[in-house]
Amino acid sequence: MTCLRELQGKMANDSHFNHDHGSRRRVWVPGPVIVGAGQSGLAAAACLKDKGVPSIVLERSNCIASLWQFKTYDRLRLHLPKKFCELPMMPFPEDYPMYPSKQQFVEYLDGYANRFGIKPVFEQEVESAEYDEGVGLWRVRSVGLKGDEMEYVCRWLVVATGENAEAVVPEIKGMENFRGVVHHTAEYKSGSGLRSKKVLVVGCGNSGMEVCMDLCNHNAHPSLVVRDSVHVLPREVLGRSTFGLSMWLLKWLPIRLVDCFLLIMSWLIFGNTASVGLNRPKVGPLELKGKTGKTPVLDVGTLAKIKSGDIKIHPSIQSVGNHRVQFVNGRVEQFDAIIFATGYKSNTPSWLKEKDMFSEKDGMPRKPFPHGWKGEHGLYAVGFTRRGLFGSSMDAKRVSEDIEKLWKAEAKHLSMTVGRSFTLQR
Ligand SMILES: Cc1cc2nc3c(=O)[nH]c(=O)nc-3n(C[C@H](O)[C@H](O)[C@H](O)COP(=O)(O)OP(=O)(O)OC[C@H]3O[C@@H](n4cnc5c(N)ncnc54)[C@H](O)[C@@H]3O)c2cc1C
Ligand SMILES: NC(=O)C1=CN([C@@H]2O[C@H](COP(=O)(O)OP(=O)(O)OC[C@H]3O[C@@H](n4cnc5c(N)ncnc54)[C@H](OP(=O)(O)O)[C@@H]3O)[C@@H](O)[C@H]2O)C=CC1
Ligand SMILES: O=C(O)C(=O)Cc1c[nH]c2ccccc12
Repeated sequence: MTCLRELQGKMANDSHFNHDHGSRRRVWVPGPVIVGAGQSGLAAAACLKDKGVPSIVLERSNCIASLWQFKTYDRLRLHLPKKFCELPMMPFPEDYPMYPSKQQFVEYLDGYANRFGIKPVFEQEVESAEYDEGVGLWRVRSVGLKGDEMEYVCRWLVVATGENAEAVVPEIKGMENFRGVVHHTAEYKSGSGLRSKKVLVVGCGNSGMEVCMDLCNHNAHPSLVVRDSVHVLPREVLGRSTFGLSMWLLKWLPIRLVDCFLLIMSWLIFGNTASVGLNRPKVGPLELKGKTGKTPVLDVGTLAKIKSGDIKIHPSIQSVGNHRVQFVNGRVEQFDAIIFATGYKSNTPSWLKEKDMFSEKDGMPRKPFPHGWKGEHGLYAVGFTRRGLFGSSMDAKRVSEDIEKLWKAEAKHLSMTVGRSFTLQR
């Protein structure tokens, strides 16, 4: 505490403190520094502001919600009903549909940032954040587009860079020889440029399934690589959203029973998905989501296209050549394009110099949900729960409540110290 106040005073008065040894500008931030202006960063900043705690949001891109604005395909909609995706303190507009489109979702987030007066510092990529034991503060270093370097010094650091910060592309034998188009779903917008082309989509999560559907709608010929097993669920059951119904049932029933219910419903609606090459995991969909974070596919029509043969299913890729792909079952086929729908990963290992709270292996908090939001020395995480937007909102509330207490205690301490010195001076 003494160190902090000494440093604050020194920084305010000493021009040396506004630069480090190089040309990096140094700024003292009285409240938390939040890294990332996706929905997690915005929710954290809004909750803090609501509690009277000012914060600063650093974002590498030039806008809020860059994942949704730049790295998603045109046909994307929220796949959970809007009430499960709202950020704290601001519901979606009533005239929005149950599953808002990407544009509507981005507009909602823009409105959210405006409503809470959140103005992130854009084009600031955080390249390192390290706790300085000596002064008891975090040093957050960023670099701007023009190479301008900054150091933000703060007591609290909120990591909100997300589970989807970097695209994952697997290494495949011979991939460098492929002469067709290659994309990750983060770059895919629509199938309009792939009309009548043979396209191999690798990965059968929600992205892979939806991209296949989109390709069908644009008269391309998609094939899908399913390397293991997958739970495909109908998006709606008995006229209600499957997710909403599951959450409701979970109030009374254990997860395994709810999973049984979901599997029976899926069987009644789809029949046996294994007969078209989509084997189900041994563990039920909600239990698997809770244990591993693997999201079940919420079907938006892809399964019917698989059944009709418009989308072919293949096992893992063995090797790739010129235009040719060999699968592990020995089959060989020609393709014009390959789209990797192989998911995303966190990027914290590349910039967060910390080993206790975040795993260096996958960049996720080590503690299981719901304990992963808080670390040591004022370090927090928002949006690493593998529970979508609902998880981000939960984290943002917890983190802001925790920081509010420390902020108020600090303010009280400061006012007492100032009060005492005022009395002494008189
Ligand atoms: C295609 C897709 C669809 C989804 N649909 C749903 C859904 O319907 N319902 C649901 O609940 N969940 C959904 N999810 C999951 C949910 O959207 C994500 O969990 C959500 O985007 C997470 O928000 P976030 O703010 O944590 O991360 P992001 O939205 O990824 O935001 C993180 C921000 O941090 C920035 N950043 C990263 N590294 C740095 C750095 N070093 N320095 C500065 N800034 C940095 C990024 O540019 C980004 O803007 C979806 C995810 C994807 C990929
Ligand atoms: N709102 C919406 O409609 C949408 C939501 N989303 C959400 O976005 C997040 C990311 O989804 P998504 O992009 O689908 O990523 P996921 O991580 O959910 O899925 C990746 C898929 O790729 C497979 N895979 C990984 N590596 C290989 C490989 N080498 N060979 C073959 N297959 C491979 C995985 O298989 P395995 O399981 O065996 O590891 C898995 O099926 C999820 O939370 C999802 O729910 C995504 C799209 C639409
Ligand atoms: O879209 C996602 O990735 C989500 O994590 C949302 C989500 C949280 N729990 C679920 C259970 C079933 C389907 C989606 C989700």
